[in-house]
Amino acid sequence: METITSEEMAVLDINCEYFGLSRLQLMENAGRGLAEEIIKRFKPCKVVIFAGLGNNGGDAFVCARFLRNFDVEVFLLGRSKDIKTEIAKRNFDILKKAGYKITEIRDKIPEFEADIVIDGMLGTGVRGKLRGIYAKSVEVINESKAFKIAVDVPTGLNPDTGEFELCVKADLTVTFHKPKPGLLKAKDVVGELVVKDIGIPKSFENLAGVGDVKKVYKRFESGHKGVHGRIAVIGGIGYTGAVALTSLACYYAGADLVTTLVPKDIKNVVASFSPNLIVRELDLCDLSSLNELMKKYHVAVLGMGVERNDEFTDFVEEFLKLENVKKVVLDASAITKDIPEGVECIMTPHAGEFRKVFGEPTIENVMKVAKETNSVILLKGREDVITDGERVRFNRTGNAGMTVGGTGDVLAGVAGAFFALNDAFWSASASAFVNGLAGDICFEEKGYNFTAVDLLEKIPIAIKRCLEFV
Ligand SMILES: NC(=O)C1=CN([C@@H]2O[C@H](COP(=O)(O)OP(=O)(O)OC[C@H]3O[C@@H](n4cnc5c(N)ncnc54)[C@H](OP(=O)(O)O)[C@@H]3O)[C@@H](O)[C@H]2O)[C@@H](O)CC1
Ligand SMILES: Nc1ncnc2c1ncn2[C@@H]1O[C@H](COP(=O)(O)OP(=O)(O)O)[C@@H](O)[C@H]1O
Ligand SMILES: [K+]
Repeated sequence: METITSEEMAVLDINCEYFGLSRLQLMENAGRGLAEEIIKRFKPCKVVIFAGLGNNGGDAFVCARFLRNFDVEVFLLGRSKDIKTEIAKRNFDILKKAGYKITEIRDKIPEFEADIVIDGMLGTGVRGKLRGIYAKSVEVINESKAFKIAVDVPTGLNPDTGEFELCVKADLTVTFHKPKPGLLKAKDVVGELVVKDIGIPKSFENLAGVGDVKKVYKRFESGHKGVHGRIAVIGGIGYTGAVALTSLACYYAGADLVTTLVPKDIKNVVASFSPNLIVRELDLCDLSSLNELMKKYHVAVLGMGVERNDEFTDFVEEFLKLENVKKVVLDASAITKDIPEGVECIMTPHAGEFRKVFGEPTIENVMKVAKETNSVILLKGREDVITDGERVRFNRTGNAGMTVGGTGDVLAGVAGAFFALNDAFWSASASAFVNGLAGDICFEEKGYNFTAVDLLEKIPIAIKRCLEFV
């Protein structure tokens, strides 16, 4: 049975909202689906709902409305004013106005008789050990003779690993959209497992969205310089602008320090583009000092502004073998079949570059190559394809103005910055989304005729828009 982790579900949740399918609709569908399963199994009887303060509780509040002829009572684990989310609060208030019997529980759980207990306390939002009243409630529920139904996940179960200390021993677990992996590993506390569809279009699971960016973007309050990423950009053999675009894009996507390595003869030209640039001489033969340098860098981004030539191809092959090279973004002339074991790699070819090295850029072939090279491939185009050989994501941000030269250099820099603090797959997906969104912001202001420098300058705004989306 196909599963979805709680982290992937959280990304999907936000992306649904972004694509117009609100979380309120998802909650309504979840609660109704839960009620359907109860009505299928039981005649009207006494139901006690133990509700948490998050959306797991929210689902249970919706469910209460559909248990029309049942005698439903709600135990809220906390104060109603502490309910975490607007949609859960909204569904709570409806029950309040409708006159449902609701008891706010501080530390003592009232005696109760029930035929059914619904566990709407914690779902995929559970973190660590169960706090006070939650632990007590689990014990009381497990001691009761009622039929126990868990909403989405039995409270106390780690939805991804299936581990638990104290957990509701459910007779039935009604989960939503797809089971979380942990549910398949804990039969004795999950009981019968039913998966309810909540109306999420299948394609949404593979569509890059705001949720991807919120997942990868990190800012540490107490950060020392460099903690947000130290990137080495290597290229500029033949062209001077590309490496500058990539390097500045790293900064605009959150990196702290970027060093740009270019041949001696263009060092000053590149440095003159911006005071932000730290430009050093690239000596393709001096691999040992490059290895030293890479000790201090999270990611190396290679290949931009390089006319394909054998010397550089050989250099890339040797560079990838260096002991301190752990994460690389390979663009343009650096794209290669041979990625050594232990190097995490994002390759960012457009169709032409892919075809030259790997053959036809069909989805199947791109997945096959990603698998064979043990890398993530971000195949750029009107619709970007991101794959690690198993998973595939598509990115639809961007517009025809993006075909202007240099937009791929910007993308490589954004990918490098995200890669410093994340894995290759999500870094590639989020960077494709941000790059295209920045292009859409340019289009809003200028129409199609913007340049890669315009795109560069919109990267921070695109990221800000994503982070502000709730
Ligand atoms: N697409 C979807 O994803 C859909 C999801 N849906 C539903 O949303 C559920 C996820 O909701 P959620 O994110 O609000 O988290 P949830 O599990 O309700 O926890 C809430 C709060 O509990 C708290 N808390 C945490 N750990 C704790 C502990 N150990 N002991 C005590 N308290 C603890 C913690 O509070 P805090 O740490 O912030 O104080 C947290 O904020 C999901 O399971 C599904 O039912 C549906 O609507 C359908 C669509
Ligand atoms: N027609 C298009 N519509 C939308 N986005 C595009 C289009 N063409 C390219 N892009 C985007 O422009 C960026 C660079 O792609 P591309 O132009 O292929 O790279 P390069 O600049 O390296 O040639 C990528 O983010 C890609 O998604
Ligand atoms: K639950």
